[in-house]
Amino acid sequence: MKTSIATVSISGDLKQKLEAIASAGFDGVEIFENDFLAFDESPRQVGQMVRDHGLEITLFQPFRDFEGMPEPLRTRTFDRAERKFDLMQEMGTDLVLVCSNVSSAALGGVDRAAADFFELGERAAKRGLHVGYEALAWGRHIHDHRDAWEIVRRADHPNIGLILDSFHTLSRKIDVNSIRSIPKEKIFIIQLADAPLIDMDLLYWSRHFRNMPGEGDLPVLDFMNAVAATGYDGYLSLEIFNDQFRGGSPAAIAVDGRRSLIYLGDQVRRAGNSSLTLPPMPARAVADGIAFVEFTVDEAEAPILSDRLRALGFRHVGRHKTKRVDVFRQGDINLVVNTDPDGFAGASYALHGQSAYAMGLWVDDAEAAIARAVALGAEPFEQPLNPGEIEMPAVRGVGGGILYFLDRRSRLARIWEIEFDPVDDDADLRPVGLTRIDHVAQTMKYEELLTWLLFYTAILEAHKTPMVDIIDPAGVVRSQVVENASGTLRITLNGAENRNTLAGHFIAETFGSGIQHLAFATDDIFATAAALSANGFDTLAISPNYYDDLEARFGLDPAFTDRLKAHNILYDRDDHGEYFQLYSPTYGEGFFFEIVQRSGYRGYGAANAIFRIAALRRHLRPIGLPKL
Ligand SMILES: O=C(O)c1ccc(O)c(O)c1
Ligand SMILES: [Mg+2]
Repeated sequence: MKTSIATVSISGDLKQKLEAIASAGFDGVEIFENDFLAFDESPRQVGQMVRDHGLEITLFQPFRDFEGMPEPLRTRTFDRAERKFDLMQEMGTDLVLVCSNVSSAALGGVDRAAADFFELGERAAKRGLHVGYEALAWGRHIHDHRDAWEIVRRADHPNIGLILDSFHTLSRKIDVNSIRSIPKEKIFIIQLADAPLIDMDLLYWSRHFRNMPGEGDLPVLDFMNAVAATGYDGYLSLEIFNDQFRGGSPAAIAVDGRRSLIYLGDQVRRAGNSSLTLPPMPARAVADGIAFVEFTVDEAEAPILSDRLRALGFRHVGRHKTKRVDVFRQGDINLVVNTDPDGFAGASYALHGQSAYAMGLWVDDAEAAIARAVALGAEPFEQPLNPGEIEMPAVRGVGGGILYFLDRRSRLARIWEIEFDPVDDDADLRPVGLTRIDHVAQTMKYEELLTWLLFYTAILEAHKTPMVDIIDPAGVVRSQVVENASGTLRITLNGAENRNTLAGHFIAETFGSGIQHLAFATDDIFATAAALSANGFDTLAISPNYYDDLEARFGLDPAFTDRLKAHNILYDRDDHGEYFQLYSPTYGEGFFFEIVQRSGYRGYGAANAIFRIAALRRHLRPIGLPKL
């Protein structure tokens, strides 16, 4: 499987784009005409620059408003084509993309268009060039790949072929099975893009909101399976018009792009289409819960954090044999407190201050999980081991933090016994009924949200939920969840658009993205609330006005509402069940804990977010946050 990406997909000048594309591992690049026109070097020099990066020019594009023109426009259009052929030969590419005509001057007619393409084919053949025809979803006469194919078929010229672009086909909901019967040698290249489902004008949607396969909501895999059924084994080329990507980091966008193609290729292969050749990699890892979350903290702050964990009912149960690392436990939850000034934890502390900088995931096979992650371009993480320590496979995750993989089939299952000495200094501490981690919430800049959605869903057997807008008094935070079918994996990703929101403040003041809150599950939130109160743990105070509205909204029994109110418990309900939420205040720059009880409920209490965010904000240091 050969991968390519259009220069329009990423930010920077042509040189920066090529560097990013080459270092992400692409084989080829589509030269978008505007990127060339805005660049000062000659076609020959540009071609050399591409080849010096070890890349091939997969095509030059777009050539617009070609077919079906009346004279004298027709002659001018052919002259224009000859000029572009000159340029292509100097640059060193043999394929040009002609997109369907959008001009009001264009005349319709399949045979007229076919005749134009035949003539263009004759001219291209003289120079050893090829022309691929693409139906734009908003083309004047041709806006369906089936019609474009009919024109190519009737042109019946070896130098004229079809270009399929998943966006144009899928945005119009055209049946992808119509692709299966197209002869593969007539498909000159495949362009791929996904997009979020938004009801808007096709052209505007295409030019501003495309994203990488797997990042949006279009059935790109169905499209690719149909393409693969033809036996097509040429380039898969990304063509992503996206406002955010245009302003993003060229390197990061290129890495995401390549990851999206490898993941897509892997899915196509697993669907039984063997025409795509790509290196083997294990299947997506089956996650089975969060094994631990690790905090980095300095010696002075450690007792404060430890006391807070004890008030939440966590017992100190282990001390690392060789490092200044302690483990606190309740139910299946393991919280690790690392005060070691050396190593990555110490470096992380120096950069971000106290933070939950690492987490461990239970998976079916940790070695396979890391192999897959690395095959998908994740950055492996290793640090020197002390004698007796187990090597735990890991990659760099959100905000440069660490994502460890553990499984129950290897020695990793006994990590606590092998690396830790048991301690029993909290024998009389009362647990509060926390059983497991319900979800881990990671906060990042909005621009990074798609990166991490793709990262998790490509590596782990999980899906993403639709985007929800969380209203903060100071702006919007967009939230999407990565979760598995069994509910043992739930990671909420929150993308902050500005630094005035609670999420934005957290990123700005801790110098980066990371885990902002941990939600623990309980089977009885009222009992947990009572136990917390007995432990002297202060929960986040919720406005009394919230409860009046809640009672009216759900028709709740006033006695029940009073119980919720007495314990600052938030409530929600969906078609599947009920949800209860309880919060800690924020600590430091906005980290907090949540406790939830869910009975079948599938969401995360989005309806309550505005109220608890308003309450959480009151606990922040005022610095950096505008007074509202
Ligand atoms: O938006 C456009 O005009 C445009 C141009 C060329 C393409 O390949 C495409 O998919 C869209
Ligand atoms: Mg296209």
